[in-house]
Amino acid sequence: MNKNSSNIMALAPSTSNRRETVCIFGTGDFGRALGHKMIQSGYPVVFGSRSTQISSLIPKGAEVLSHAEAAQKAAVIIIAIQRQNYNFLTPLTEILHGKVLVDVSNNLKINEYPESNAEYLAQLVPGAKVVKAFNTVSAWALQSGTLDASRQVFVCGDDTEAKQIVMNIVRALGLTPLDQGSLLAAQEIENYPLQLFPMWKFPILLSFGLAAFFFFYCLIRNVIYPYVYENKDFSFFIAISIPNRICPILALTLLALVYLPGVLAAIIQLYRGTKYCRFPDWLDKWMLCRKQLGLVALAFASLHVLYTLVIPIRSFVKWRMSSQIISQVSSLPYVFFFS
Ligand SMILES: NC(=O)C1=CN([C@@H]2O[C@H](COP(=O)(O)OP(=O)(O)OC[C@H]3O[C@@H](n4cnc5c(N)ncnc54)[C@H](OP(=O)(O)O)[C@@H]3O)[C@@H](O)[C@H]2O)C=CC1
Ligand SMILES: [Fe+3]
Repeated sequence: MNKNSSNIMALAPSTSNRRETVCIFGTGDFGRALGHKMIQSGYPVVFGSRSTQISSLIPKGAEVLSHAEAAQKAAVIIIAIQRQNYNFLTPLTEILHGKVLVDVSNNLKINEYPESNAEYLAQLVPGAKVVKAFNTVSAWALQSGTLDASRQVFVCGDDTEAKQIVMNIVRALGLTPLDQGSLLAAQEIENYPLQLFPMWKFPILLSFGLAAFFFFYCLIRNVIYPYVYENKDFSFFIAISIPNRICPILALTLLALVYLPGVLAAIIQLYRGTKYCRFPDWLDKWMLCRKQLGLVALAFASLHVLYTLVIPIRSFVKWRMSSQIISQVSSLPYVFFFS
């Protein structure tokens, strides 16, 4: 082989780096966003859709075929369709035999169905290798590229090889796959996106409740009581002094609630004589929202700092006003006082 021909060989695209075609069923928001990201990462993409017309929304370079035609072109098929529409897959069972089906779906409620969507898909298409993935990544984040907070992709499935194929795709898209085990883990993975907000629900409700309690306590003690019994008006306390008094109380109370479940858990473990036993549900939930409780405590502490900085400014303004009045009065001629 001469030198020139070896140079040409070096420039030719390496076939080992060529990515396999990926099929995506569904040209909705998520299907398109994922397709776009896959094309960017070098995957040939073919969409399986009820309508084979190419619209301007379809990522450039992707093909749109019928479900059956598209499925034949790829070994990996991503089902970007809601669970309630999975029925259309039943007539495709034969074509989907041996294929890797990726379930990306989410539900609207925690434990909405008795079995996870991925397990339902596996029952519907028995010959396929179902893998759960991508459900915690949003279409918006994929499209806008703001994946920093959600790079982790939870993956689970019963077929190890199929799971590896999907995890390689996840890595190729610049995301981090987290192997969660068999398809049994799918239910939990499907609940993750719905659990993000409820984790905040308890800490926020608790801090509102505590804030209301301490506020009314201080209001009665420092404003209403002096007004009723001594006829003194301290209503100006309501804007700054009372909130500034309750902020550190709330911050410290919430901080105590961050550490308390750890102590209770240790006591329970000592009492049971083992640490390999499940904690009661209430303690489990309490422990899971410790981070959120801590963050709310930090917010109250920061508010206290802010109020504490405001108070000297208020005192300074008062002092300046009174010293101005005093200097004006003292500059008046004595005659004025005696007249
Ligand atoms: N949107 C998001 O951010 C995320 C979505 N997901 C999941 O991805 C899946 C798709 O979501 P999304 O793209 O937002 O939903 P869309 O409603 O935007 O798209 C769903 C697609 O499903 C197809 N479809 C609808 N009805 C039927 C039917 N009867 N038979 C066959 N195909 C049908 C359609 O594709 P066509 O017209 O091409 O046939 C439609 O575009 C859902 O399961 C969702 O839980 C997961 C993570 C994030
Ligand atoms: Fe303080």
